[in-house]
Amino acid sequence: MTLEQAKQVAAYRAVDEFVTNNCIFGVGSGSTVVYAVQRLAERVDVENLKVTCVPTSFQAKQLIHKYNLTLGELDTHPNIDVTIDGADEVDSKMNLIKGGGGCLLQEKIIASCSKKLIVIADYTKDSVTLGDHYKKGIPVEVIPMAYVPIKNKITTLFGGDVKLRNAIAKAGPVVTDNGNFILDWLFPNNSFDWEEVNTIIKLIPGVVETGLFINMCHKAYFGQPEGTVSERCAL
Ligand SMILES: O=C[C@H](O)[C@H](O)[C@H](O)COP(=O)(O)O
Repeated sequence: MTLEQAKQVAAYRAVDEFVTNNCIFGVGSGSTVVYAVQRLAERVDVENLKVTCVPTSFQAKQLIHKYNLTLGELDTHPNIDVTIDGADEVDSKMNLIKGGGGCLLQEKIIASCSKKLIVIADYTKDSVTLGDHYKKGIPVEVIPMAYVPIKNKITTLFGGDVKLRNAIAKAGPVVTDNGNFILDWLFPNNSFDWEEVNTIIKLIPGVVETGLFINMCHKAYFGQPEGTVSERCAL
């Protein structure tokens, strides 16, 4: 089974277990979520479900349009029943690193408005501690004019290295859906109290949001190499 198939089985399982008629559904971002939207579209079609979809990114909005799903927004649907989203890493305490694809801010806002945040991922995202597998660091979305002082403050406070994320098909930095930059903090060890780290980084002026999702995830599904799906629930 390929990694893509592992993502797909996790996504299908989550949509089948958590999407119900008349629900308000938060649509996450990234490559795994594509399978969740495909499965949702199938179920809406076959079961005639009524589901309103609130996107977490421009990509998610495009997916909602592509599959002819009903688009909602926080102005009209501020209380979301369930959000299904991907993650770059999930630790044994259900802390997440998100934002590898640059979409963390709207994802965290939507997750904070959701009764349940469900993560879907392939088996490579399943870790004991953050940093075991994901080596690209913790994404931090920042106001562009402040990226240098924020970079310096994070390394002074916690060590490691901080890199401004560069775009691939564009010269210069990645610009998020919100017009901001992304810093990736390559933390020096994995013995941090992530809740404390998250709070301290968020208090640096110019930081908009971090990719640390602490105490937000209700359940995670990991597609396995042999085609099964393992689950982890929050305590
Ligand atoms: O910025 C991107 C999001 O946080 C994604 O949900 C995360 O990077 C996981 O993406 P993928 O499903 O492509 O591994």
